[in-house]
Amino acid sequence: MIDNARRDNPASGLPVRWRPVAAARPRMSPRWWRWVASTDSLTARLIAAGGKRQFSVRLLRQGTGYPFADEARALGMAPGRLAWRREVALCLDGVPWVVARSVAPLTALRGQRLYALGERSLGSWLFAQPGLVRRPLEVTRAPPRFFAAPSLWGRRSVFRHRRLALLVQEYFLPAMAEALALPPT
Ligand SMILES: C=C(O[C@@H]1C=C(C(=O)O)C=C[C@H]1O)C(=O)O
Repeated sequence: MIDNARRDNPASGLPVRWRPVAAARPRMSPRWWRWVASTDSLTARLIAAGGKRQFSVRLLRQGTGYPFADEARALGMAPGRLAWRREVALCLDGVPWVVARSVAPLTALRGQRLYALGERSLGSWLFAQPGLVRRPLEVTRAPPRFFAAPSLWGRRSVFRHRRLALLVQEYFLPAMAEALALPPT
Protein backbone atom coordinates (compact mmCIF):
# COMPACT_ATOMS: atom_id res chain seq x y z
CA MET A 1 0.00 0.00 0.00
CA ILE A 2 2.51 2.57 1.19
CA ASP A 3 5.04 1.20 -1.31
CA ASN A 4 2.60 1.78 -4.13
CA ALA A 5 1.94 5.30 -2.98
CA ARG A 6 5.68 5.94 -2.74
CA ARG A 7 6.16 4.86 -6.32
CA ASP A 8 3.65 7.56 -7.29
CA ASN A 9 5.25 10.31 -5.25
CA PRO A 10 8.29 10.05 -3.00
CA ALA A 11 6.86 12.68 -0.63
CA SER A 12 3.99 10.36 0.23
CA GLY A 13 6.13 8.64 2.83
CA LEU A 14 5.43 11.55 5.14
CA PRO A 15 2.25 10.75 7.00
CA VAL A 16 -0.34 13.52 6.80
CA ARG A 17 -2.06 14.39 10.04
CA TRP A 18 -5.75 15.18 9.61
CA ARG A 19 -7.77 16.68 12.44
CA PRO A 20 -11.44 17.52 12.79
CA VAL A 21 -12.00 21.06 11.54
CA ALA A 22 -13.37 22.15 14.93
CA ALA A 23 -10.06 21.20 16.59
CA ALA A 24 -8.23 23.67 14.33
CA ARG A 25 -10.63 26.52 14.96
CA PRO A 26 -8.67 28.16 17.80
CA ARG A 27 -5.71 28.59 15.44
CA MET A 28 -7.77 29.76 12.49
CA SER A 29 -8.81 33.31 11.75
CA PRO A 30 -12.56 33.89 11.26
CA ARG A 31 -11.96 34.68 7.59
CA TRP A 32 -10.18 31.38 6.97
CA TRP A 33 -12.79 29.54 9.02
CA ARG A 34 -15.45 30.69 6.57
CA TRP A 35 -13.45 29.17 3.71
CA VAL A 36 -12.21 26.02 5.37
CA ALA A 37 -15.30 25.01 7.36
CA SER A 38 -17.91 25.72 4.67
CA THR A 39 -19.72 22.65 3.39
CA ASP A 40 -21.39 24.03 0.27
CA SER A 41 -19.69 24.13 -3.14
CA LEU A 42 -16.18 25.53 -3.06
CA THR A 43 -16.40 26.05 -6.82
CA ALA A 44 -19.39 28.36 -6.29
CA ARG A 45 -17.60 30.22 -3.50
CA LEU A 46 -14.48 30.74 -5.58
CA ILE A 47 -16.51 32.08 -8.51
CA ALA A 48 -18.26 34.52 -6.16
CA ALA A 49 -15.04 35.62 -4.44
CA GLY A 50 -13.20 35.98 -7.74
CA GLY A 51 -15.45 38.85 -8.83
CA LYS A 52 -14.60 39.76 -12.41
CA ARG A 53 -11.86 37.12 -12.62
CA GLN A 54 -12.50 34.16 -14.92
CA PHE A 55 -12.89 30.80 -13.14
CA SER A 56 -11.46 27.67 -14.73
CA VAL A 57 -10.63 24.08 -13.82
CA ARG A 58 -7.21 22.90 -14.98
CA LEU A 59 -7.01 19.13 -15.16
CA LEU A 60 -3.59 18.10 -13.82
CA ARG A 61 -3.99 14.33 -13.84
CA GLN A 62 -6.79 11.84 -13.96
CA GLY A 63 -6.87 8.09 -14.01
CA THR A 64 -6.54 4.84 -12.15
CA GLY A 65 -3.89 4.21 -9.51
CA TYR A 66 -3.24 3.49 -5.88
CA PRO A 67 -4.49 5.87 -3.21
CA PHE A 68 -2.20 7.12 -0.46
CA ALA A 69 -2.56 5.10 2.74
CA ASP A 70 -4.49 7.83 4.57
CA GLU A 71 -6.85 8.17 1.58
CA ALA A 72 -7.55 4.44 1.53
CA ARG A 73 -8.27 4.55 5.26
CA ALA A 74 -10.68 7.48 4.89
CA LEU A 75 -12.57 5.55 2.22
CA GLY A 76 -12.51 2.25 4.08
CA MET A 77 -10.62 0.63 1.19
CA ALA A 78 -8.69 -2.57 1.70
CA PRO A 79 -4.92 -2.31 1.03
CA GLY A 80 -3.92 -2.87 -2.58
CA ARG A 81 -7.25 -1.77 -4.09
CA LEU A 82 -7.18 0.56 -7.05
CA ALA A 83 -8.87 3.94 -7.12
CA TRP A 84 -9.92 6.58 -9.60
CA ARG A 85 -7.93 9.73 -8.94
CA ARG A 86 -8.47 13.21 -10.25
CA GLU A 87 -6.19 16.16 -9.57
CA VAL A 88 -7.14 19.67 -10.61
CA ALA A 89 -6.21 23.27 -10.05
CA LEU A 90 -9.12 25.64 -9.51
CA CYS A 91 -7.93 28.85 -11.15
CA LEU A 92 -8.97 32.49 -11.28
CA ASP A 93 -7.67 34.29 -14.35
CA GLY A 94 -5.43 31.26 -14.91
CA VAL A 95 -3.80 31.43 -11.45
CA PRO A 96 -4.30 28.36 -9.22
CA TRP A 97 -6.05 29.40 -5.98
CA VAL A 98 -6.95 25.89 -4.83
CA VAL A 99 -5.64 22.48 -5.83
CA ALA A 100 -7.85 19.47 -5.31
CA ARG A 101 -7.37 15.72 -5.40
CA SER A 102 -10.42 13.47 -5.45
CA VAL A 103 -10.23 9.74 -4.92
CA ALA A 104 -12.92 7.07 -5.30
CA PRO A 105 -12.71 3.27 -5.02
CA LEU A 106 -12.97 1.85 -8.54
CA THR A 107 -15.59 -0.64 -7.41
CA ALA A 108 -17.99 2.17 -6.50
CA LEU A 109 -17.61 4.01 -9.79
CA ARG A 110 -19.72 1.82 -12.04
CA GLY A 111 -22.26 3.90 -13.92
CA GLN A 112 -20.89 7.24 -12.74
CA ARG A 113 -19.50 9.15 -15.67
CA LEU A 114 -16.84 11.02 -13.74
CA TYR A 115 -14.21 10.36 -16.41
CA ALA A 116 -16.20 12.55 -18.77
CA LEU A 117 -15.97 15.65 -16.56
CA GLY A 118 -12.77 16.92 -18.17
CA GLU A 119 -12.28 20.55 -17.24
CA ARG A 120 -15.75 21.01 -15.84
CA SER A 121 -15.86 21.26 -12.06
CA LEU A 122 -16.63 18.11 -10.16
CA GLY A 123 -18.42 20.33 -7.64
CA SER A 124 -21.00 21.50 -10.15
CA TRP A 125 -21.90 17.86 -10.87
CA LEU A 126 -21.66 16.69 -7.27
CA PHE A 127 -23.81 19.36 -5.66
CA ALA A 128 -26.53 18.80 -8.26
CA GLN A 129 -26.98 15.18 -7.11
CA PRO A 130 -30.03 14.54 -4.95
CA GLY A 131 -29.39 12.76 -1.66
CA LEU A 132 -25.73 13.79 -1.52
CA VAL A 133 -24.24 13.25 1.95
CA ARG A 134 -21.03 14.92 3.10
CA ARG A 135 -19.06 13.53 6.03
CA PRO A 136 -17.39 15.93 8.51
CA LEU A 137 -14.44 18.01 7.33
CA GLU A 138 -10.89 17.40 8.49
CA VAL A 139 -7.97 19.78 8.09
CA THR A 140 -4.20 19.72 7.78
CA ARG A 141 -1.37 22.23 7.63
CA ALA A 142 0.71 19.86 5.46
CA PRO A 143 1.24 20.86 1.82
CA PRO A 144 -0.37 18.90 -1.03
CA ARG A 145 1.50 15.73 -2.08
CA PHE A 146 0.49 16.09 -5.73
CA PHE A 147 1.34 19.69 -6.51
CA ALA A 148 4.58 21.56 -5.81
CA ALA A 149 3.33 24.49 -3.75
CA PRO A 150 2.86 25.34 -0.10
CA SER A 151 -0.69 25.64 1.15
CA LEU A 152 -2.19 27.60 4.03
CA TRP A 153 -4.86 25.07 4.89
CA GLY A 154 -5.80 21.71 3.47
CA ARG A 155 -9.13 20.03 4.07
CA ARG A 156 -10.83 16.80 3.14
CA SER A 157 -14.16 15.07 3.43
CA VAL A 158 -15.97 12.11 1.95
CA PHE A 159 -19.06 12.58 -0.19
CA ARG A 160 -21.57 9.77 -0.59
CA HIS A 161 -24.05 9.54 -3.39
CA ARG A 162 -25.79 6.20 -3.88
CA ARG A 163 -22.92 3.66 -4.16
CA LEU A 164 -20.32 6.33 -4.87
CA ALA A 165 -17.87 7.29 -2.13
CA LEU A 166 -15.61 10.15 -3.10
CA LEU A 167 -12.85 11.65 -0.95
CA VAL A 168 -12.29 15.29 -1.91
CA GLN A 169 -9.13 17.03 -0.67
CA GLU A 170 -8.69 20.73 -1.25
CA TYR A 171 -5.64 22.89 -0.54
CA PHE A 172 -5.83 26.67 -0.33
CA LEU A 173 -2.78 28.25 -1.95
CA PRO A 174 -0.87 31.46 -1.12
CA ALA A 175 -2.04 33.07 -4.39
CA MET A 176 -5.61 32.98 -3.13
CA ALA A 177 -4.62 34.40 0.26
CA GLU A 178 -2.77 37.19 -1.46
CA ALA A 179 -5.54 38.04 -3.91
CA LEU A 180 -8.18 38.15 -1.16
CA ALA A 181 -5.85 39.65 1.48
CA LEU A 182 -6.45 36.71 3.82
CA PRO A 183 -4.34 36.37 6.98
CA PRO A 184 -1.54 33.75 7.21
CA THR A 185 -3.65 31.31 9.22
C1 LIG B 1 -16.23 19.45 -4.41
C2 LIG B 1 -16.17 20.50 -5.19
O1 LIG B 1 -15.58 20.42 -6.38
C3 LIG B 1 -14.41 21.09 -6.65
C4 LIG B 1 -13.98 20.69 -8.01
C5 LIG B 1 -13.13 19.66 -8.21
C6 LIG B 1 -12.83 19.05 -9.55
O2 LIG B 1 -13.32 19.53 -10.57
O3 LIG B 1 -12.12 18.04 -9.61
C7 LIG B 1 -12.49 19.12 -7.12
C8 LIG B 1 -12.68 19.56 -5.86
C9 LIG B 1 -13.47 20.72 -5.55
O4 LIG B 1 -12.68 21.76 -5.13
C10 LIG B 1 -16.74 21.80 -4.79
O5 LIG B 1 -16.96 22.65 -5.64
O6 LIG B 1 -16.96 21.97 -3.57
